[in-house]
Amino acid sequence: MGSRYVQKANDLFEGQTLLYAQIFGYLKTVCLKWAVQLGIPDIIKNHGESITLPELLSKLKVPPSKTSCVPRLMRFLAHNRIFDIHVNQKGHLSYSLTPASELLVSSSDHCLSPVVTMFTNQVLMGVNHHLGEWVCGEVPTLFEVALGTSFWELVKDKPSYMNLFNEGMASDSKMVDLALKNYSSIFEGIDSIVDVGGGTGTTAKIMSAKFSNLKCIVFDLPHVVANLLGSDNLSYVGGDMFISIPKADAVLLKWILHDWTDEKCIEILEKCKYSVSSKESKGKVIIIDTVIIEKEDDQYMADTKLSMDIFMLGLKGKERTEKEWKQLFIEAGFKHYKIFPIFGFRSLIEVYP
Ligand SMILES: C[S@@+](CC[C@H](N)C(=O)[O-])C[C@H]1O[C@@H](n2cnc3c(N)ncnc32)[C@H](O)[C@@H]1O
Ligand SMILES: O=c1cc(-c2ccc(O)c(O)c2)oc2c(O)c(O)ccc12
Repeated sequence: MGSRYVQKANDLFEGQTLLYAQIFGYLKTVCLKWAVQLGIPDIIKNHGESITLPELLSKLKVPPSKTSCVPRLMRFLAHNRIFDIHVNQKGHLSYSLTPASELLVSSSDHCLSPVVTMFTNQVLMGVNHHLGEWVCGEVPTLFEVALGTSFWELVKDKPSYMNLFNEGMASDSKMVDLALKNYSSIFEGIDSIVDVGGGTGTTAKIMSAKFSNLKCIVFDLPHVVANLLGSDNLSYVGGDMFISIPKADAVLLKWILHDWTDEKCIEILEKCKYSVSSKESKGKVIIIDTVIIEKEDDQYMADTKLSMDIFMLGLKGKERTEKEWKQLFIEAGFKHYKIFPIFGFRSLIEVYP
């Protein structure tokens, strides 16, 4: 009886700790934002391998009354694998970059700081406080409940949000080159490709530079591609993917379908199928998006994918399992598909008519 009581109490205290970890989960987000705002990744990179606490403090514009925050911030971020922390024999601290913070160095070829800035924007983050109110009401999207406008209208009407979003997306797309280097076979037999929802053209620039014989078209909403200049094998076309998509041998959809409901995705995929139809069975749609694999994803991978799934509720979008993807492809009239898990938490899916 006594030991059962102790066990129950221990379980409840364990539950309490878990709840507090969840309650304070957002501090991982804001401390990451804080480190980027302070420019800590750049300071460490410019300094060399690792930086001592006094050296870091000498570079930061933190008044003496607040310098004690810095080792606490660094301890928390090191705990979360954003930095490495070293203690020498005298007990002095120094810090170095991890693969995650290498991606926050502004001179890096794959700097993701604009992604951090975009997703940690105070107004955009605040939208998620309205989930409870949204789900019980009739207003279709969380964005409309929170801000009185849809996500796409907000981006269209407010240049500061458009820049924040396009820069975030562009920096995310730079990592495409890491995967394309090893998978050029994807482009064999393809003379032209249209990047639907291709934003300001970061992915298309990578493809057009790597394959000089490949004609690349960036297709996005008119206000996104207005005033952008192409090159020999790269052009910009403005339009609406729900109306018509330029013809090409292949269509690329990177981070597009997770923005939309199943019904809207089927409409987009049908338009894509028509776009690649002149190439008959050789035409294909290349999707770069998340595939949830419940049995295989480890805790970390599942955390990222399932968090994005909740996040996409803001637009009525979603992340999908393989079964859900397959259903979309069948309903849009495609016959085969092949998944290549080559983009970290996202995969490349080839879909054939
Ligand atoms: C999440 S972003 C992805 C951008 C880019 N593919 C990438 O991965 O970096 C979605 C893109 O879809 C575009 N978009 C939204 N609605 C669209 C429509 N109806 N027709 C064409 N593009 C659209 C947006 O302007 C935006 O650039
Ligand atoms: O800043 C945001 C950006 C996005 C967003 C839109 C399209 C994408 O393809 C994507 O990957 C992310 O969605 C949000 C959201 O859903 C929220 O609830 C709150 C903020 C945002």
